[in-house]
This record gives sequence, C-alpha cells and structure tokens, in this order.
Amino acid sequence: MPRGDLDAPEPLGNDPSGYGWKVLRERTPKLITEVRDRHPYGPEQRRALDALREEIASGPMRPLGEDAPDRARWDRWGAAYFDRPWADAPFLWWESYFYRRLLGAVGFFTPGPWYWVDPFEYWKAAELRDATVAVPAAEERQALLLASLWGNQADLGFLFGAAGDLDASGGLVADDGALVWSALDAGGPHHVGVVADNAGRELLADLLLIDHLLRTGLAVTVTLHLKPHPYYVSDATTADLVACLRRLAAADGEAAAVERRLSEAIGGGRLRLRAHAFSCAPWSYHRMPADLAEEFGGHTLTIMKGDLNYRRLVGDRAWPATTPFAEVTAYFPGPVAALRTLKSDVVTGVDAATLSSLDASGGDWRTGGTHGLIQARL
Ligand SMILES: O=P(O)(O)OC[C@@]1(O)O[C@H](CO)[C@@H](O)[C@@H]1O
Repeated sequence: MPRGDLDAPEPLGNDPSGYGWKVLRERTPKLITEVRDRHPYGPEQRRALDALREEIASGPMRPLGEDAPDRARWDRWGAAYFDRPWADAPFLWWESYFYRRLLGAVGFFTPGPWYWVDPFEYWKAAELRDATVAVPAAEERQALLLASLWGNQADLGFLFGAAGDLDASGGLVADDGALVWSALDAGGPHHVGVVADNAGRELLADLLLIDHLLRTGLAVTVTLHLKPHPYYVSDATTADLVACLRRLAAADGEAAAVERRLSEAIGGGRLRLRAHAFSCAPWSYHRMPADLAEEFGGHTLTIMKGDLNYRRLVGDRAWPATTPFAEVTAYFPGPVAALRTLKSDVVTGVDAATLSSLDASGGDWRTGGTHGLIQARL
C-alpha cells in the first residue's frame, strides 16, 4: 500500500453492518439459485450448485477440485482462507473466489457439453437487447465521459441484490472530468488504457468514448482490458465485446459507423484487446504481476471503469473517505482515472464538506448506485 502496509486501514470484511455481509448472505445465494433455475443443468451440476450454496452459508471454504486447471494457483492464494468460514475472508477475496467456484460448479472449465458456456449470458443478452444505442455528438465529449460513468449502473449483479430502481439523482461526489480532458488535450501521443467493467449498456458507452478518442486523434492507441472469463455476472469478456459491436452494426446511422471504425481500429492495431488472468484475481492492483504493471505503465492514461476496479485500485480498505485519491493510488504505474458509480463501502478523495452533507442525507450514498465519481491522478 502507498503509505506502507502497516499504515493502511484494514481490508473491508463481512461485518454484519457492512456491505460485504449483504452480498454474502443475500445476493450470493440468490445468484446461485437463479443460475440453477435458468439452465437445463444435469444432476451433477445441480448438486454442485446446491453444495456451493450450503458451503457458503455454513461450511468451511473448500479449495478447488483436484482436476481444476488453476488449482495450484488458487491453493497458494487461498492458503490463509481455506477450511475457515467464508465470512472470515476479506470481501474482495471471497467474492472473486465465489465466481471461480460457480464456474467450476456448472462445468465451465471441464471439457464436455457445458465447456465454456457462460452461465450469465442469459442476463447479459437480455440487457443488451433492451439497451438503446444513443450516440452523443462528438463535440459533447463530457457527455461521453458521463455516459461511460453512468453506464456503470448497468451492473447485473444488482439484479440479485435488494436495490430498487437505479437512478443518478445523487450526482458526482468528486469530479476531475476537466482534469482528464486537459491531460488528454496536452502533450501526447496518448496511449490510453480502458479497463472495462460491465458488458451491455456500459460497454456500449465505453466504446463510444473509445471511438471518440481514436477518431479525434486524442489517443493514438487504446488498449481495452477485458475479462478472460465470465465474472461478477456482467463483466465484459471478448464474446461480450463482439456482441456489442454487432449491436452497434445493426443500429442505424452513426452507431453503425462507430462499429466500422472500431472494427477497423482492432484490425489495424490501434484498438488492442487484452484479457489478462489477473483481471479475475482476488487481489487489489497492488499485487499485479510485472507484465501487467508494464502494460499499465505504458499507457499515458489508464481509465478504470466501475466499482470493482475502483475497489481493486484503492485496495478494498476502510479508508477515511477524505483520504486523497492521489495518495492512495500513488503506487499505480502511470496516470490513472476512475469512472465509477458507487456500489460498495469504499471511497476516497471526497472533500470534507461534501462528505458531511452526504452523511447527513441519511441515504445509502456509498452503495445505492445513485452517486458517481470521476477521479484522476495524472
Ligand atoms: O464493478 P461493478 O460492476 O461496478 O460492481 C460490482 C458490484 O456490484 O459487485 C460487488 C457486489 O457484488 C460490488 O463490488 C459492486 O457493487
């Protein structure tokens, strides 16, 4: 951690008063049930899903099965948490492991009929079908940034939570938008990294922003970091990117032109795709491997999308909300900006006056998805 491990606050856990507890006790079992109900899985998968739900509720956390291709890695990562209750592991850690276990239970990594069949595709496809494709005018670049930020509300994990309709009425708790644009306007050539979050509506908005950066020459290259496999229900994989591009191509007018430009940019190497294994690891970016650090270090700006990437960027810890974002992210190997709707407890870089009015509002501004932020360390 930037201030040294000893100075950093504790990782957020699963205290009954915290958000992690709700996810562990409410969202996770519902998600298992939904996945089970929406697929014609055989008895083996149904048993595995039921056993996983039971294990999370009351059993000790088990390691991966003997034949799992990534067993050795998870054994190393999970040594401190296996054979203890799930609630003993940090929230950031166990939730990532949960998605790995869910994929294991449905046979995603096992050659056979369900090999590489995305258990969340049902919801992702429905959301993409219903998404409207509105292309803001190119000169409205702040609108593109905000669309990408609020697109982050389209997090299908919320389907399984207690949240009601999402709205953006809370506005931004921090807004470094002008800083981001002035950094891109100055200097160059810019090589921008976009660390994607959700598929569907959010990724469509991200693609419009990326198209703007490339088309205007603000960025010479953009590297889009996707997930190597399904994760957190709606996180974007390469298959989801392809679905979004097809959706753009099928829409009228400017949207189809955006698709043509982006596909050409991919073909020509100006829009590069990455799906690093660490993108589904249960750790914050403080522990990223050297090759990924080198990649981020080569971006003149890395844009981190969404709530989980924010948690991983600042470390999912009980930071006082006024702790400067620049201080907490000083370790990151290059300029970095976060576009996020707030959907979990952690936050940094909120000024004291804003914080006291947010706290006085009595709402769940940290977790309800009604507030957003644009923060940058350049
Ligand atoms: O990264 P995203 O899609 O914006 O949000 C992921 C999320 O919904 O999942 C976790 C709870 O399940 C929280 O980190 C966060 O609220």
